[in-house]
Amino acid sequence: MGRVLVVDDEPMICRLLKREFEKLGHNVDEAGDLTQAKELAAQIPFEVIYLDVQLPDGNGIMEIPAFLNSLGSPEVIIMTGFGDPDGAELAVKNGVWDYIEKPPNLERLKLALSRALEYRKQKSQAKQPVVLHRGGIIGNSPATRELLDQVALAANTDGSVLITGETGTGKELTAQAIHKNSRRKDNPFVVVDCASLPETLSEGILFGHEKGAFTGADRQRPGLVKQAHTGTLFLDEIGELPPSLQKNLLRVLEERRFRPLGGDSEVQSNFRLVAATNRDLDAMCDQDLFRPDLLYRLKALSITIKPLRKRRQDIKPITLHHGQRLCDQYGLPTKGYSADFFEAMEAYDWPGNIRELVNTLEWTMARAQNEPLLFSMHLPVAVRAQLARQAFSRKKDAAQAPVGAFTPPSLKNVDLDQFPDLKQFRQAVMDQGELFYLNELLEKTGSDLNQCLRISGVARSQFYNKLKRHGLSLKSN
Ligand SMILES: Nc1ncnc2c1ncn2[C@@H]1O[C@H](COP(=O)(O)OP(=O)(O)OP(=O)(O)O)[C@@H](O)[C@H]1O
Repeated sequence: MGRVLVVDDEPMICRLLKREFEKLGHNVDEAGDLTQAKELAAQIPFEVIYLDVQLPDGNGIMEIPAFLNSLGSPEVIIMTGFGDPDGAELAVKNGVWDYIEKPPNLERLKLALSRALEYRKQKSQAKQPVVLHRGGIIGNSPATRELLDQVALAANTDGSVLITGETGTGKELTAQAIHKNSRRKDNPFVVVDCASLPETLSEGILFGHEKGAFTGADRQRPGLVKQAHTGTLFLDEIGELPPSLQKNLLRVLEERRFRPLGGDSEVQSNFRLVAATNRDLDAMCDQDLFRPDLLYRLKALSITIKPLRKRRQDIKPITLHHGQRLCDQYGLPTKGYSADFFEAMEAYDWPGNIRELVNTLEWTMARAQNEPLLFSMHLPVAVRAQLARQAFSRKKDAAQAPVGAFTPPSLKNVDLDQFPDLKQFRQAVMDQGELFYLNELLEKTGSDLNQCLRISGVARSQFYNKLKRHGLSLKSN
């Protein structure tokens, strides 16, 4: 028995599918538009969602990622009245389970449902029954839970894995987690940073060399591929691997054997390959920069890690985890965090992802030194400036905000032992109030300096100092 949602603005279709699916013993809910559907999907763990494309409040295809990430991580089946191959391709690329044209053939719909449910059953059975060691992967967003499922799947097999994702999203951490959960966990995990392999020496570094194989080869070295024997070879930044090495690597992957430089015979290495990149290898293949046959070999299993801005609910737990780690490392007492600190952290886009977050936190801790509570004012100017810019562009679209919209930092969730003294708190409120005031003033005067000075009553140099402190600047008109 499955939990199904039918999203269609034609009540007749909803009723028909509900009746037919309920006859098969499933639990069925209906929604007439996207808003209602999203509300339901946030509360009920659906297993399958039938989604119409043209809905009164938007296009269903655009919302596929939101539904896939909803509570039950459901399979999505698209139904549309318009024969649209591009739409079908887009839907499939977005991860839908199936794509059905309207008017729907009832048998086809039922078949798609039973297959989707069967697939889910197998997927859940394939999950590791043992507890997965997260290996430092923090977060519980749907995207992170999905990532952990994929780590478990990869750890259960021995095929090559390709991990893609923007810089700092945790590709190496994920590779380590796969290794630590695999049957090779007690054997070596060998990291090769392909971007920093010196071109002339790279073959020797990877495949080893005999003594005297080239000038400076004063002794025999086994090479990193051999060192990974019985363990995992992690090729980071694989998109940077020079073409000659791509060819050699392909052969090694096919035969698990290679000849070290200057060697007479081939050596074997039974390694498991995990590779990572932030580049689009398919596009690189199109431009003849990467070998398609190697790419094909690499991605027996492919894992894509979402950027942090697409899984903002992970920001708080990751901050707490690394915050505590940094306090321990520097011998600082545990820090508290004001609500406005987390608001700022969660609003920022983190282009450098978790690595940037960790570095920012380290900088912030250093700045706050012995202050027990972190406020957004402690964050680096670059982060606050970006937030101010975001606030500007948001305000452009929004109606004029009344002055009363300014809310001071909240102490609601701060425990008594972390409570700031009045001086600290007053300072944080004043800093925030000043930032709010300056933002509004710049916006309303269109960055007219004379007007700003006249209205604020602040001297020119002092005004510039304040802008600098808050990471603001006069917009050139
Ligand atoms: N989910 C997570 N939870 C906690 N810390 C994380 C998480 N993901 C990444 N990190 C931390 O972020 C930093 C960067 O992670 P990592 O080096 O694995 O990223 P990467 O994607 O391999 O980066 P690059 O593309 O630059 O090589 C590390 O300090 C890592 O511990």
